[in-house]
Amino acid sequence: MTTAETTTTPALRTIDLRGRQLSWAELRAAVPRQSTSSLASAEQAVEEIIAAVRAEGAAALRRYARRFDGVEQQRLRVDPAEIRRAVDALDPAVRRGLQTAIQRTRAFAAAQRPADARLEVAPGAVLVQRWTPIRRAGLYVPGGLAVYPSSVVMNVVPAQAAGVGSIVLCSPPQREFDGLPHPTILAAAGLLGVDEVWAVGGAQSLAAMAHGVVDGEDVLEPVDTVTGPGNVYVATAKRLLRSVVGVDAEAGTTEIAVLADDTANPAYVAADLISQAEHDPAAGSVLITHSPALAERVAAELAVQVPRTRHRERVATALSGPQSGAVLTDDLDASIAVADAYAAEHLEIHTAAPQEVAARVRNAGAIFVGPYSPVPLGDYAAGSNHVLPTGGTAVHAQGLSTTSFLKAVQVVEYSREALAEIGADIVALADSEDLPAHGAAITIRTGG
Ligand SMILES: NC(=O)c1ccc[n+]([C@@H]2O[C@H](COP(=O)([O-])OP(=O)(O)OC[C@H]3O[C@@H](n4cnc5c(N)ncnc54)[C@H](O)[C@@H]3O)[C@@H](O)[C@H]2O)c1
Ligand SMILES: N[C@H](CO)Cc1c[nH]c[nH+]1
Ligand SMILES: [Zn+2]
Repeated sequence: MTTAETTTTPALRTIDLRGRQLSWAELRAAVPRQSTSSLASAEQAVEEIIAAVRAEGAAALRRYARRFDGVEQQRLRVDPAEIRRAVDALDPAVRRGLQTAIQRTRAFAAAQRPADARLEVAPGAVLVQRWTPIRRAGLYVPGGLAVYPSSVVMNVVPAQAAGVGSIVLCSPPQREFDGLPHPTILAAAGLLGVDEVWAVGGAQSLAAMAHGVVDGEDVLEPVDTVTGPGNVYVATAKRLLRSVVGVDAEAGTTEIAVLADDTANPAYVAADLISQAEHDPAAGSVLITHSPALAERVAAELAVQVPRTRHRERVATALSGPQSGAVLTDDLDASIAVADAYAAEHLEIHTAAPQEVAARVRNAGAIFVGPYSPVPLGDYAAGSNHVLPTGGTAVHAQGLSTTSFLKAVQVVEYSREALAEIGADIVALADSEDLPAHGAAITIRTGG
């Protein structure tokens, strides 16, 4: 066997849960995950980066661009003329693809806008929940191992659908493009009418957007929320900046879980596992099945398909890491329980009656139902959003949507009569908390 064959022969390790009755906590611990030591070392690095950006501002951004992106930067903010140039130079097929993605994502984003709620809870007692857009949003678009114009669409479209008035976009400077973000990223921003783009990447860009930065005449005003996907450094920065700025979800290193039975097409399953593994050597690809025969057929397909794929070394690393594996279960119910515990960023369902299975799943960033809904469809142009929670956070978090850029304000208006009608109840509750001044603020209006 040659070295090349060794490095690209994938080995999905088997996690055999058959015959084991595991509690929820045990299941959460048994599913494949990123190693905790790699997450801890990223956290340490990101803490230092955030502190440096706060202390040194633009000088720290330039230093990190030199260190991580190999770029010596002049201006950090992209001249709007560069954005217009990128739109003009856009390849027609890519332009068409972006326009399709924008159109479908925009249609679904508009459908996601929630209605205000109004209730007269008693005569003269009016409650309103009013949705308002966030003032200014900072959007991250990755550009390291790969570049992500599609993430421009996924960030900007829901922000615009929510009515966000001020948008700034950050993406890593690219050495081969004179320290600008990738031209297709600039073009996607231009197609969407975004003109504030900064060539800043990684954790440092999140810190810059959260705290603000002055670079000569250019000022990056602080934002009220940051959103967007990225690698472990980006996701860690979002977690650490949560007390300073709003964040969507930890949309970190990509994961896919495929829940399959013996009706699944193993070639499709293998292709989909590989498709997400090509993002990052730390990406997670997980097969969940109660069919050992299917697991074997998928392994055989991986052995054929991985050596043929362009990023085979990255893929093979991802597939053989602790974050990937084939989980064997006793039956379909157990597979669904594993999928819920894993809480995948993307969950594909390849079973008989996949809609019924999908309806029973509680935890996933997005669910892809049946053999003709592979994850790459959602990555680009299904109309759904590809910025999705990772690392098991889908038990409480959700993908980016229009509501990520909205917040609800509750508005209360009672008449004098409505206040008097409920006054004694409030005074009793205030007294029970030994906060009599609260009660007094009622009785000064209503007497009694
Ligand atoms: N969950 C989601 O919604 C989603 C969507 C798309 C992509 N992704 C993920 O986004 C990631 C994109 O990663 P990428 O690397 O291509 O681009 P990226 O823009 O996320 O990361 C590149 C940046 O990482 C920083 N960096 C690199 N090495 C570093 C180090 N040692 N210490 C500190 N910072 C460092 C640099 O600033 C660099 O500019 C992938 O992991 C992919 O799986 C996730
Ligand atoms: N699969 C990624 C989300 O984890 C999104 C993406 C963009 N481009 C290709 N894929
Ligand atoms: Zn993808």
